[in-house]
Amino acid sequence: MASCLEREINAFLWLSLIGVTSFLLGKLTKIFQLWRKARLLPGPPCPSFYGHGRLISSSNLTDVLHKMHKKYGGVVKIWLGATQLLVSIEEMDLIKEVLLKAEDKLPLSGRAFRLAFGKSSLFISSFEKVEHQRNALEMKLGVLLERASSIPEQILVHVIENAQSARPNGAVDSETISFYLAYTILGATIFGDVFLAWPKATFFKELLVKIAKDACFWASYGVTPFWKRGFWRYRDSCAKLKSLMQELITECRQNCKSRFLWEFDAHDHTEHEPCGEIISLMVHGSLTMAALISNILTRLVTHADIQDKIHSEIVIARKAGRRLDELNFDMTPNLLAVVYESARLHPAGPLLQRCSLRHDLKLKDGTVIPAGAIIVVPIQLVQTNCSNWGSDAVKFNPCRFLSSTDGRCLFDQKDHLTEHTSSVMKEPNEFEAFLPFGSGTRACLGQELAVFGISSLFAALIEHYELRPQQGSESNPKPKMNNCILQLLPSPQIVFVKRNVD
Ligand code: HEM
Repeated sequence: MASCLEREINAFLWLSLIGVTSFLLGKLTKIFQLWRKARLLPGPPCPSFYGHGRLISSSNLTDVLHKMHKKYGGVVKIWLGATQLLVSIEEMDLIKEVLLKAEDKLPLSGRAFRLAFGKSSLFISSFEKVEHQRNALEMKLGVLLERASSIPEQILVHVIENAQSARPNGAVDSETISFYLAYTILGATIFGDVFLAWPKATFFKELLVKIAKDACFWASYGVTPFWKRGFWRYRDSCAKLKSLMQELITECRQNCKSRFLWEFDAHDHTEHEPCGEIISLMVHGSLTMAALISNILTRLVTHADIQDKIHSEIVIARKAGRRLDELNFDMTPNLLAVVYESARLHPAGPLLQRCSLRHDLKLKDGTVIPAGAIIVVPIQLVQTNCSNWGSDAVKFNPCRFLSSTDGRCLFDQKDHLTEHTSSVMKEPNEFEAFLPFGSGTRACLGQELAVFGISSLFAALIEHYELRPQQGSESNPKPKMNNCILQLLPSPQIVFVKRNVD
């Protein structure tokens, strides 16, 4: 009897040993295959077991990639660690192909992210997981387009006036006001008037910003750090944020105002939580829109001539009997051109990140990118590259997005607009190297919403205010990374001078 038991235990141990060994051998084979395939890609050799990971930070990654592409060409590999390969693609011919074929995002499936954004976040999952979600969301966002361009202008004026009255010299910090404006536009677009009257909107905003920052920090732990007190506080904040979001959703549904939220139920898959999904949309949308609004504000305060041009467009549109909330923007091509040019020069993030989790990616020029490699497109480089945009690629020139029927744009030596005639807007997505909203299978679903919302915001702002830099504030700011978003620094102080509007 005893020997029978012993034999069973032995058999079990042998089977376990064989199982674990074959699992480890499988892993090792994958690593060898990755190394073998990566050898064929151009790029510097791995300096140590830790790769280049220790030499590169998010703030200098674009510079490093710039140097490497210059040395090795349009496709470059960098080892971030012994098993983590990054492949950067700068060659225009290959970028579109990669963005179509590399459908996955590097999954960040840690508990820290799930706490804040639900089980399957759109932004960090494989294509297989989010395909259904993306299709449903595309329809739902389409419903919101009209509302994005009709946020009551009194609200925006109210936000500006509140911010100005809180500052003794009346100047407002561009970064702070941009986030407030982006958050207000997005919230009002998704939740309607209920959001504008919601007494907890400010508290919700502060919690959202805090969690957006903390989620990245706690997710950087390989093992969920249950032993840290800060992690438990973060967990409580996530629960608070979700309960506030639930409260807002319920209130909106009771008021029957938000078709968007009803549509959420109608098309939903049972697997993910609408609450987490809306929170992740609010975080992504508010941060990216705020970065673009801040860039535009900075450009406008330093280009009073362009501001005047847009103001006259708006006055003409008004005189033609077009109300601002009905503007189709065909009468304000200069405004749209400023929005797109600002997005080109300083995209919200310096890189597009993709990945092909299951299969190697075979490109038409014969390049093979191994499955699991982190693929990046350095859009900040691509969007300021002279071979894509001409010799003035690094200059702010909104006219590149305009085609003037009988005239031209002329700038004087100080970059001020001296002459301009009637123009029409070119289709920005026809510029191959214009990628601030990505492209292909995982392209941004909020591009139209963001552009409509931001354009109507600036139409209302410029109609009511002249934007001036505060004396002594930095007029030529440099880009920097903040919360994974590329921003201009230092953020200029802006004075909003009220215009006489009839
Ligand atoms: C100026 C504002 C915005 C910018 C610059 C921006 C930029 C981006 C970028 C670069 C991507 C990744 C694209 C890729 O990998 O090809 C993305 C993805 C996405 N964005 Fe935006 N975005 C903005 C606003 C919004 C807004 C307002 C929403 C919705 C409310 C939104 C929803 C999404 C969604 C759903 C995805 C795709 C997720 C996926 O499939 O991985 N975005 N956005």
